[in-house]
Amino acid sequence: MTDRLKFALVAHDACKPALVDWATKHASLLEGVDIYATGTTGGKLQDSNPKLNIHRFKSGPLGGDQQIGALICEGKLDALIFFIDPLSPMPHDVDVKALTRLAIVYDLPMASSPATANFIVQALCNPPA
Ligand SMILES: O=C(CO)COP(=O)(O)O
Repeated sequence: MTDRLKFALVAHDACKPALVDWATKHASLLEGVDIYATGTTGGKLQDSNPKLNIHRFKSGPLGGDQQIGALICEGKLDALIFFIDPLSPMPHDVDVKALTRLAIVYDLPMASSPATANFIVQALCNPPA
Protein backbone atom coordinates (compact mmCIF):
# COMPACT_ATOMS: atom_id res chain seq x y z
CA MET A 1 0.00 0.00 0.00
CA THR A 2 1.13 3.52 -0.71
CA ASP A 3 -0.28 6.82 0.45
CA ARG A 4 0.48 8.52 -2.85
CA LEU A 5 -2.45 10.26 -4.48
CA LYS A 6 -4.09 8.43 -7.36
CA PHE A 7 -5.49 10.41 -10.30
CA ALA A 8 -7.11 9.16 -13.50
CA LEU A 9 -6.23 11.27 -16.56
CA VAL A 10 -8.29 10.85 -19.73
CA ALA A 11 -8.84 13.03 -22.79
CA HIS A 12 -10.70 12.73 -26.05
CA ASP A 13 -8.58 13.20 -29.17
CA ALA A 14 -9.38 16.90 -29.71
CA CYS A 15 -8.55 17.58 -26.05
CA LYS A 16 -5.34 15.56 -25.76
CA PRO A 17 -3.06 18.54 -26.51
CA ALA A 18 -4.78 20.51 -23.73
CA LEU A 19 -4.32 17.65 -21.27
CA VAL A 20 -0.65 17.20 -22.23
CA ASP A 21 -0.11 20.95 -21.75
CA TRP A 22 -1.91 20.85 -18.41
CA ALA A 23 0.12 17.85 -17.18
CA THR A 24 3.36 19.49 -18.32
CA LYS A 25 2.51 22.67 -16.42
CA HIS A 26 1.85 20.66 -13.26
CA ALA A 27 4.54 18.02 -13.82
CA SER A 28 6.39 18.72 -10.58
CA LEU A 29 3.23 18.04 -8.56
CA LEU A 30 2.10 15.14 -10.73
CA GLU A 31 5.43 13.35 -10.29
CA GLY A 32 4.22 12.53 -6.78
CA VAL A 33 0.92 11.09 -8.02
CA ASP A 34 0.12 7.61 -9.35
CA ILE A 35 -1.62 8.23 -12.67
CA TYR A 36 -4.08 5.89 -14.36
CA ALA A 37 -4.90 6.70 -17.97
CA THR A 38 -6.74 5.31 -20.95
CA GLY A 39 -4.39 3.89 -23.57
CA THR A 40 -3.80 6.66 -26.07
CA THR A 41 -3.99 9.43 -23.51
CA GLY A 42 -1.48 7.62 -21.31
CA GLY A 43 0.95 7.15 -24.19
CA LYS A 44 0.92 10.84 -25.06
CA LEU A 45 1.34 11.87 -21.43
CA GLN A 46 4.25 9.46 -20.94
CA ASP A 47 6.01 10.58 -24.15
CA SER A 48 5.84 14.23 -23.15
CA ASN A 49 6.57 13.67 -19.44
CA PRO A 50 8.73 10.55 -19.00
CA LYS A 51 9.06 11.07 -15.25
CA LEU A 52 5.34 10.62 -14.60
CA ASN A 53 4.26 7.30 -13.10
CA ILE A 54 1.49 6.23 -15.49
CA HIS A 55 -0.45 2.98 -15.61
CA ARG A 56 -2.12 2.63 -19.01
CA PHE A 57 -5.43 0.85 -19.43
CA LYS A 58 -7.10 -0.04 -22.73
CA SER A 59 -8.08 2.73 -25.10
CA GLY A 60 -11.36 4.39 -24.15
CA PRO A 61 -13.48 2.96 -26.97
CA LEU A 62 -12.12 -0.54 -26.17
CA GLY A 63 -13.07 -0.46 -22.50
CA GLY A 64 -10.55 1.87 -20.89
CA ASP A 65 -13.24 4.20 -19.56
CA GLN A 66 -14.89 1.23 -17.88
CA GLN A 67 -11.60 0.09 -16.35
CA ILE A 68 -11.24 3.53 -14.79
CA GLY A 69 -14.87 3.36 -13.66
CA ALA A 70 -14.03 0.11 -11.84
CA LEU A 71 -11.27 1.90 -9.90
CA ILE A 72 -13.81 4.54 -8.85
CA CYS A 73 -16.22 1.83 -7.59
CA GLU A 74 -13.40 0.29 -5.59
CA GLY A 75 -12.52 3.62 -3.95
CA LYS A 76 -9.05 3.60 -5.50
CA LEU A 77 -8.98 7.09 -7.03
CA ASP A 78 -8.63 10.54 -5.50
CA ALA A 79 -9.64 12.48 -8.63
CA LEU A 80 -10.75 12.11 -12.24
CA ILE A 81 -9.35 14.57 -14.76
CA PHE A 82 -11.35 13.89 -17.91
CA PHE A 83 -11.11 16.43 -20.73
CA ILE A 84 -14.30 15.67 -22.65
CA ASP A 85 -14.79 16.80 -26.24
CA PRO A 86 -18.22 18.48 -26.29
CA LEU A 87 -18.25 18.92 -30.07
CA SER A 88 -17.72 15.43 -31.50
CA PRO A 89 -19.95 12.37 -31.48
CA MET A 90 -18.28 9.35 -29.82
CA PRO A 91 -18.89 5.68 -30.68
CA HIS A 92 -18.49 4.89 -26.97
CA ASP A 93 -20.67 7.72 -25.68
CA VAL A 94 -22.35 5.34 -23.25
CA ASP A 95 -18.97 4.57 -21.66
CA VAL A 96 -18.21 8.29 -21.31
CA LYS A 97 -21.53 8.85 -19.62
CA ALA A 98 -21.03 5.83 -17.35
CA LEU A 99 -17.61 7.09 -16.25
CA THR A 100 -18.79 10.59 -15.39
CA ARG A 101 -21.86 9.14 -13.71
CA LEU A 102 -19.75 6.94 -11.41
CA ALA A 103 -17.60 9.92 -10.46
CA ILE A 104 -20.80 11.67 -9.35
CA VAL A 105 -22.21 8.57 -7.59
CA TYR A 106 -19.01 8.23 -5.54
CA ASP A 107 -18.55 11.99 -5.04
CA LEU A 108 -15.11 11.86 -6.65
CA PRO A 109 -13.56 15.24 -7.52
CA MET A 110 -13.84 15.47 -11.31
CA ALA A 111 -12.55 18.06 -13.77
CA SER A 112 -13.50 18.27 -17.41
CA SER A 113 -11.36 21.25 -18.41
CA PRO A 114 -8.04 22.89 -17.48
CA ALA A 115 -9.67 25.53 -15.25
CA THR A 116 -11.31 22.97 -12.96
CA ALA A 117 -8.33 20.62 -13.13
CA ASN A 118 -6.16 23.46 -11.77
CA PHE A 119 -8.35 23.69 -8.69
CA ILE A 120 -8.17 19.95 -8.09
CA VAL A 121 -4.41 19.63 -8.41
CA GLN A 122 -3.80 22.65 -6.20
CA ALA A 123 -6.26 21.49 -3.55
CA LEU A 124 -5.13 17.85 -3.41
CA CYS A 125 -1.40 18.20 -4.05
CA ASN A 126 -0.89 21.42 -2.06
CA PRO A 127 -3.34 21.13 0.82
CA PRO A 128 -3.29 24.04 3.28
CA ALA A 129 -1.14 23.30 6.33
O1 LIG B 1 -11.90 7.68 -25.42
C1 LIG B 1 -11.41 8.08 -24.40
C2 LIG B 1 -12.25 8.53 -23.28
O2 LIG B 1 -13.62 8.35 -23.50
C3 LIG B 1 -9.96 8.15 -24.25
O3 LIG B 1 -9.34 7.02 -24.78
P1 LIG B 1 -7.87 7.11 -25.36
O4 LIG B 1 -7.03 7.74 -24.30
O5 LIG B 1 -7.44 5.71 -25.62
O6 LIG B 1 -7.95 7.95 -26.60
